[in-house]
Amino acid sequence: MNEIQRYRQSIDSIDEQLSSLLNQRMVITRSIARYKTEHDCSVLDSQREKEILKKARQRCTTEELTPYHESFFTHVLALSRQYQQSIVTREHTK
Ligand SMILES: O=C(O)C(=O)C[C@]1(C(=O)O)C=C[C@@H](O)C=C1
Repeated sequence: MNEIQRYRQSIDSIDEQLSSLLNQRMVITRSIARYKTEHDCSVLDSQREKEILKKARQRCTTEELTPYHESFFTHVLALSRQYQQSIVTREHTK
């Protein structure tokens, strides 16, 4: 195996972990969406999202990676909201 193949093997392994973690996160997101439907809460919680992004920035040890880290979690939150909205809409049309 040459150098780039080894790097790509590492990336494949990390992507596998990211997929598994995303699955786990979305399962929890689904539970929160159901809770929010039952309690008539809005999907967006800006305060909570600010906290999540602050924690993400603090966890980032390499300063040059901070904007990427922040962008990654901004995208995760947008997908989470999108998924929650689809669940809330589905629950309301039942
Ligand atoms: O904590 C919540 O209230 C959630 O709905 C979860 C979550 C998230 O994915 O972390 C999603 C949407 C909200 O705007 C804030 C956070």
